[in-house]
Amino acid sequence: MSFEWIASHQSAKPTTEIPLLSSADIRAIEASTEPIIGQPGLMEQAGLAIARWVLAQAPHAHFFWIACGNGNNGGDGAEAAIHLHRWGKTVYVSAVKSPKSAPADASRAWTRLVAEGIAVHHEAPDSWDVCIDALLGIGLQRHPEPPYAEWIKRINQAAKPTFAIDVPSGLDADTGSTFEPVVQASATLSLVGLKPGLFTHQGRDVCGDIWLHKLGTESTTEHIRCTLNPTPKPLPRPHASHKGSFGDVAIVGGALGMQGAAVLAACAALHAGAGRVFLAFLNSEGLQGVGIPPDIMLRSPDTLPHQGLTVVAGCGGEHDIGHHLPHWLELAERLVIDADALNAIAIRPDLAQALVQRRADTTVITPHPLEAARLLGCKTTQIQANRLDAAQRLAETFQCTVILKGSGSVIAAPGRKPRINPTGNGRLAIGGTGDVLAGLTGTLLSQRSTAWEAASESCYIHGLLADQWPQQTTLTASRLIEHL
Ligand SMILES: NC(=O)C1=CN([C@@H]2O[C@H](COP(=O)(O)OP(=O)(O)OC[C@H]3O[C@@H](n4cnc5c(N)ncnc54)[C@H](O)[C@@H]3O)[C@@H](O)[C@H]2O)[C@H](O)CC1
Ligand SMILES: [K+]
Repeated sequence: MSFEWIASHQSAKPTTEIPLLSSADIRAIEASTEPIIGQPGLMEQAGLAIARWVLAQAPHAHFFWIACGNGNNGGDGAEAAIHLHRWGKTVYVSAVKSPKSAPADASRAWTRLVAEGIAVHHEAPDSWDVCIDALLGIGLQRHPEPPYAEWIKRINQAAKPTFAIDVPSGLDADTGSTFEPVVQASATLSLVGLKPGLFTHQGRDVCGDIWLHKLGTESTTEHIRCTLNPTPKPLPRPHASHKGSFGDVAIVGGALGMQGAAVLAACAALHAGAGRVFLAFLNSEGLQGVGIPPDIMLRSPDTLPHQGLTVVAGCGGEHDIGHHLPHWLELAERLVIDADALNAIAIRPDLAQALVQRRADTTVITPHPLEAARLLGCKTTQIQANRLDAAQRLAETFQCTVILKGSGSVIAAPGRKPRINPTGNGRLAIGGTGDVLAGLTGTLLSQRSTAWEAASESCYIHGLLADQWPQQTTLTASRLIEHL
């Protein structure tokens, strides 16, 4: 039996590409795991793993409230209760009364629990040291109903250490969307495999530290829904190199009053290590007060060189960027499309068509959920309801690499399994950080062999800077650049 620590509640730093499995994948693995006569089944193994894990997390706790649902998640809780009881802990087991009988594995667990002489209650206790949340797992289908909802509220109000089995109850394991109310866990022990919902959208805010126990199962490639974006390897900078070795990046953006966005992107490209950075304002009126480092070469959009150029289009581009996009969509060797450039593509089929026709793997688009919704002609809530699907749809529709920004940014490309980025935190929710990401992505795109690699590394590094940010200092976009 082995536990794997995956992520602190802030973020994970995986060195390898960790697989994430959908609920259907998990069920397929469970179904293909043959029970061995005389050996504990998966749920019995789960129960022992949970009891050991909770005890290791809260060694001095005595009174354990084990809140169990009607399905197999509840069965896991019942199995765990048996071990904690045998080890001398006080267990208070609450089970949801339901007209439906529990599934077979869970029924066996309940029979064993009763045979141990453990009482089964149908209400919450008055107080407890530690709660084990075994209410709802991957079978969650809707907003928790009574008494699930009441118990979840009690758990959250008590603010005691809470250990979620598989997923915090109320969290959709596949999408990271929550059905209210949702358990706010101190830590989550994911069973069999890690689920995407733990790492994107609202999932990152409710799981606490994330642990994995595979219960001796193995997933094969066909079971994998997506992966966690791994830690990138630094690009070597050989002695025998020159400024031409590290990419030419041009930022095309900065309409009237929005030049700061383009400057942020250009500075990010510079600090990320591009060999040469050009900045082409769409409007250079009123630039006083906008500090542009002398390392950056100013050009007009019409006088930029073409050959070998990576263009970052859109930062602060307003409507004006639309006039320049046909040119760069056709001629830029590599292209990052952000912000207003995405909005232009969303309303102009000619631009969308030009994007689709670009050579594969040379283009990264970096929409936030609202921009993604405009591109796909749907609502932001629909994007957020399934971020993995939305990112993949964008990649297939526009035939390019996608960074769908937000908590747990999703990186997608045609014909690939998406990645969820595990770094980054709420400090990045401030104006200008998107421009920094665009500039950074531009530099990496100019230096890496594929758009996929560039997008993955860029997301990781951008988030990591925020994770390493000093506690007492406010993160701003310009300060973020200084740390690149
Ligand atoms: N079977 C095994 O060998 C193992 C299972 N594991 C655990 O099992 C759960 C998944 O179990 P499942 O029974 O499919 O689903 P749930 O327990 O999550 O819940 C199903 C139950 O709840 C009802 N329901 C769904 N949503 C709601 C709601 N919002 N309000 C009220 N009731 C709801 C639904 O109708 C069902 O009756 C998995 O997560 C693991 O914890 C172990 O991994 C070990 C092996
Ligand atoms: K749970």
